Amino acid sequence: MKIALLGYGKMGKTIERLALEKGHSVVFKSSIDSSEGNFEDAEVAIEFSSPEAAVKNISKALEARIPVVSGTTGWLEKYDEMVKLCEKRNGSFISASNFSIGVNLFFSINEYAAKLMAPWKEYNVSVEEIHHLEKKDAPSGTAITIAEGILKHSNKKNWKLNTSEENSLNIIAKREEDVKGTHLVSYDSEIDTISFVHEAHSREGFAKGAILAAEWLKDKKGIFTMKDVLRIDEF
Ligand SMILES: NC(=O)C1=CN([C@@H]2O[C@H](COP(=O)(O)OP(=O)(O)OC[C@H]3O[C@@H](n4cnc5c(N)ncnc54)[C@H](OP(=O)(O)O)[C@@H]3O)[C@@H](O)[C@H]2O)C=CC1
Ligand SMILES: O=C(O)C1=N[C@H](C(=O)O)C[C@H](O)C1
Repeated sequence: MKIALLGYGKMGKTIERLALEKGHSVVFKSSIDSSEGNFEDAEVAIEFSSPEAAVKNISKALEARIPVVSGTTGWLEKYDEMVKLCEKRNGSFISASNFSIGVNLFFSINEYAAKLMAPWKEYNVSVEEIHHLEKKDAPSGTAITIAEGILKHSNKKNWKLNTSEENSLNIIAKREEDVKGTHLVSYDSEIDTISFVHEAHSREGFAKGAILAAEWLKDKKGIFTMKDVLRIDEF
């Protein structure tokens, strides 16, 4: 598979290493001010850049009719715009807040737990995420997906960052040196706490999942999610 890497930072470089090990080739890569290779040669684009660059990068791939896998977080207010463009160009598009298999299983565990806990009003649910100091967005895209999963089954109205409002689901975002990505869901009562956590040990899980998504998407048309790739049923 011939890959274009749109964004060649921590994730772009990890994806390149693992993709080459799998026998794929990288025909194009771009950063803020530089690019190398020939974009038109790519069979699929994998986009991990920044909230400011994501829409431009995804549009560039869709306009060129190159299937695009996007992992960038913090730009999702423009998601519907990208879906429309994908439909207009009869293209192929997957965006996910987290491509790791473990986190996608965690999303389902989280929804199951939310449904189970819904009648037990003595428990207050909260979400905590911890990431490295360079992360630009807060809360993390993964924490937002987790919160949306909880809100499907809860009587809380919305999620908010660092809130004590009873009607809002509190997301706590912490930044610490070199943390790859930790997400914790807690149900607290006066009597006890139930919590479950996903901790990424490296960026390899995100990168492997993005390559898997690219292999899966390459010859398909439409807009998909990681649940389609991993064949995980919706709750
Ligand atoms: N969905 C998932 O599974 C995961 C998502 N992410 C998300 O992916 C994104 C990238 O993460 P990461 O690789 O760690 O970040 P880095 O900061 O290490 O890399 C970002 C890359 O994007 C480039 N870039 C930044 N701004 C622009 C711009 N305006 N135009 C063109 N290129 C730009 C940077 O260029 P330069 O090198 O010149 O600075 C760099 O190459 C983040 O949004 C993060 O939250 C991260 C891990 C997993
Ligand atoms: O910026 C990161 O590093 C990560 N970002 C994603 C997010 O915002 O959820 C996924 C992962 O947690 C790493």
